[in-house]
Amino acid sequence: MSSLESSLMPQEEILQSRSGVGRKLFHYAKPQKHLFLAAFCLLIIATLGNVIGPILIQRFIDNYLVPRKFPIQPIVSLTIIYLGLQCISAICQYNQLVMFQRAALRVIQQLRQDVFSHVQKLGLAFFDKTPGGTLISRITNDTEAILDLFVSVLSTFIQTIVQLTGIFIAMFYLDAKLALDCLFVAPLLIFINWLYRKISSKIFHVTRHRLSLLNAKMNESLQGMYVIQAMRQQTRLQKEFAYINNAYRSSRMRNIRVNGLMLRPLVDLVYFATLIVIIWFFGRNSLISAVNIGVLYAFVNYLEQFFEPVNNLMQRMNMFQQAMVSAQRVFHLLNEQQLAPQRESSQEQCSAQIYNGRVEFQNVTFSYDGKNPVLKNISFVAEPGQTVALVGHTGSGKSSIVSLLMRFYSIEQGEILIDGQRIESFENDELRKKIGLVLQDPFLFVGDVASNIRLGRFYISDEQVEEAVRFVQADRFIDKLPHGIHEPLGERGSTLSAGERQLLSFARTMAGNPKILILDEATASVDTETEEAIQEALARMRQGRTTIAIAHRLSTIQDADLILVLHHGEIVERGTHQQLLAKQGLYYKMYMLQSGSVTSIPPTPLATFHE
Ligand SMILES: Nc1ncnc2c1ncn2[C@@H]1O[C@H](COP(=O)(O)OP(=O)(O)OP(=O)(O)O)[C@@H](O)[C@H]1O
Repeated sequence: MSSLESSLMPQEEILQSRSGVGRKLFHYAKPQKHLFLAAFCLLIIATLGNVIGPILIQRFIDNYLVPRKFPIQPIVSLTIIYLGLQCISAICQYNQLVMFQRAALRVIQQLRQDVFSHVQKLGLAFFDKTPGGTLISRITNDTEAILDLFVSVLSTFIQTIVQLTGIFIAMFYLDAKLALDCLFVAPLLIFINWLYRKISSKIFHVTRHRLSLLNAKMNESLQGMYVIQAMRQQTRLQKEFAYINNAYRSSRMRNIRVNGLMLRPLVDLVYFATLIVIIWFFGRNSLISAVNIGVLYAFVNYLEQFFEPVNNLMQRMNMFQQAMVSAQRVFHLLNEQQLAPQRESSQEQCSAQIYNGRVEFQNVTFSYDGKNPVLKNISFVAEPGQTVALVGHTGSGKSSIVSLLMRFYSIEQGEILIDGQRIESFENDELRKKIGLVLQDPFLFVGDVASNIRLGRFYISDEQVEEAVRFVQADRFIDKLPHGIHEPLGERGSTLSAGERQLLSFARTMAGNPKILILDEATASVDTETEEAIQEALARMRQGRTTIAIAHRLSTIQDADLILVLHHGEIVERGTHQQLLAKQGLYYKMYMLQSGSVTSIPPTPLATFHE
């Protein structure tokens, strides 16, 4: 549990990133300024209606009720004004609410879109260390919390300010001295507010972070359901989930305690203190002269009206704090600079183009963490149309070479050249268009067969899709599907077999007609029945294309023009299949092991463990 335990606290840098949050939120709200302004105006009218109401009643009590005079005309006018005011107030109240919601939803829509787009631009190095679930949490829960800021908090702030100003003016109008005495509440309320924000901020951060962890755990368990069930991991995951869930509950409880203690009770205390001041004031005055009942009514009414928005405001402080914390988290993500490598701006105006597909690595050294190199001094050339195979034990660096050629990561030392030009001079679009990658476990999207082959490249017609399907001989199974290339596929292509998914991904690659082909363990996950079709398809795909192939099964790459044998990130042997066999080195040993010519395998730590 220790790693889980240490993950329960948010990153220090997010806690520190408070500055500029308000400015950034304002920047997002700016395009909706007309809507916000209209909503504010309506809110002010609605609030003024509420403020003026008690003065009208005070007039009625002191001018007509207490002296027991009931002239019809002025009383009817007063009643009509009062009712009209309440009606206008209600209409404005409704419309300001709708307008605030509309403006806030637009702001959040834009923010969410920007976060999503920014996440798409981030490099794989970022995703290597950020769980997907925590990102989902920022895009959904956190942006939703910011929505509250615009809808509830902002409108309450404005409403409170207008209402309090109106109430104070009205109180001064009724009795300036008493109004001044009541002003002592202001510093008290400001102090309570400051104290609350100070205490609650850290707690909110922890709570939101734990909610992210909860989402991340949920996401992980859904993604890995196959392995979880196969390896009977349910109990372990349940325990881990329960642990985070419990931590989340306890920090929510802490929130509730802080809110419960600091919001309502403290403000109520100030309310009662002010009530005592008013009663004492009127009590003392009643000894000296006759008291105006209407003024007393209006003061007590205003006091209630005063503390209602203050209480509302304090309740909203809770939302405000949550929203600010969420905004900090969202903007921190928007500020994330680990972008996917881009074409260098110092290069010529036009992006370089790939025409022939000649690939050259010159003394490339690379590490993921900036400290421990996983590739050292890698140099090789793949001439146009040639096949270069990468072999080696697991973790020797084969996939890392492919990742560098796809420019998922930037290199630190050495050069990668394509058609003689540095890889940094190509737009990513050009690289991804001309380099076809076939992955070990192809990812299929929800949609039909054709959309999974086309992958948003709308210039590829149905005929071209079918051509690609035939080219890799995937028509053998696609023709049997009830709707052919328009057959819907389940999530991740769960309705197809591994071999069928692989053939489909071949077709996807061939539809783009790439110059360079990267086969990452392309034949590792298929059954023997499909193996032949796959090998045939691969042979056809490789024709006329530069191919970089990773293979564990050496039988599949015997015809490669060049085989590179990797060991701990270095090329330790190179040559053709025959040349490498003749060397009787690492490749020879691997080949002998795989072909079954060597029967005694030296004990591995795993084998020893099981003995
Ligand atoms: N995203 C990553 N972040 C940090 N280290 C990584 C990452 N990917 C791979 N590594 C490390 O780099 C080294 C080379 O890994 P790589 O995946 O290139 O090996 P490989 O030869 O392709 O292995 P396999 O045959 O098992 O796929 C390994 O030590 C691995 O732990």
